[in-house]
Amino acid sequence: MINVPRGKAVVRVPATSANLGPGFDSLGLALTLHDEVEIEIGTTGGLSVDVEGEGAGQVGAGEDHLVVRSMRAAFDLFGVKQPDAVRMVCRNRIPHGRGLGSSSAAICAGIVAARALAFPDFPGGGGDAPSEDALLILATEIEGHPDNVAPCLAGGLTIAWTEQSGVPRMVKLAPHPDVRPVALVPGHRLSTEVARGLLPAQVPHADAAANAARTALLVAALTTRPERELLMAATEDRLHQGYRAPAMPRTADLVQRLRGIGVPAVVSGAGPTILAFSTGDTQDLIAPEVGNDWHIQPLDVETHGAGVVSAETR
Ligand SMILES: Nc1ncnc2c1ncn2[C@@H]1O[C@H](COP(=O)(O)OP(=O)(O)OP(=O)(O)O)[C@@H](O)[C@H]1O
Ligand SMILES: N[C@@H](CCO)C(=O)O
Repeated sequence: MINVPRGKAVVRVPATSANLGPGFDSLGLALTLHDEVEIEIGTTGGLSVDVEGEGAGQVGAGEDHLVVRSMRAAFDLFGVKQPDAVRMVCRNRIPHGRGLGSSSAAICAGIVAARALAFPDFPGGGGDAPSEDALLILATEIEGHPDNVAPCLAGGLTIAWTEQSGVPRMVKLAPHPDVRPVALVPGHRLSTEVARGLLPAQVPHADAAANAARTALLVAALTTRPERELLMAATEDRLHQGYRAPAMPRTADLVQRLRGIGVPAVVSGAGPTILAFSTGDTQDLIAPEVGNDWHIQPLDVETHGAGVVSAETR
């Protein structure tokens, strides 16, 4: 086993919105809201984790911290020895448990930083450095499903799926420049685990068929024809939002009201944040309908995925 050289890596990872309405566990969009993680490998001092911003004082600062667990899982996968001394600083801006992919961002940050530290010559040299496919497989294994980790790693709009063998795959598409996501973020949280617990084991065939059509239409609308009328039809869902509504009644109510005035709005990920697609003519409709209890955050699509801001070895 080789040692991870002494050094430091800083990585930046985007927030993501999964599902986008009908594309349950498959569609995802990277957003221009980021966490930054700095990891320094030393020789003595054990593990230290500082969390600034979102999650400070709430997430643990030990081996159970999600970035730490993901970094260590990556070192194991890469066949490198776990370093004795790790100093980590997490500068978080993605809110936790809101449906904006904070857990995927943490996982991807740990994995991408581990690759930068273990293979300092990557991507120029890097020899045996793990591929993007390998990172997707590991990140999905930790997260449980690929729809947030895919856009977090790749940026843009992604379609993720799982092969019969269980291996996750993805393709990245470029959304049309007129696609303008607006996140409506409430103050309260809902864990993905709780929201997934509300889903039935089986759904009516007619609902599955309706979602298949909407998902295909949504890919077309987001990439080539981001027109309000198409986006409205394309963001209808029957597979998860209704089942989860009892756990997020205010989200369900606001999605319905926004859709009622012609704003294509969906539950972001497992909620309770709402993602609205603002077209030129809907922009002014959103704020008056939403009121003061929600943080209205206009964002852009992030075209770059998780990336290394700086890396140095000593
Ligand atoms: N930056 C982070 N550092 C450490 N732990 C984190 C971080 N981000 C998220 N987590 C852990 O993940 C939990 C939130 O994950 P969860 O899957 O419930 O929601 P989410 O990822 O924010 O939303 P969604 O998956 O619906 O998009 C947090 O409560 C925390 O335990
Ligand atoms: N597809 C996932 C996204 C949240 O992690 C869900 O809706 O449960």
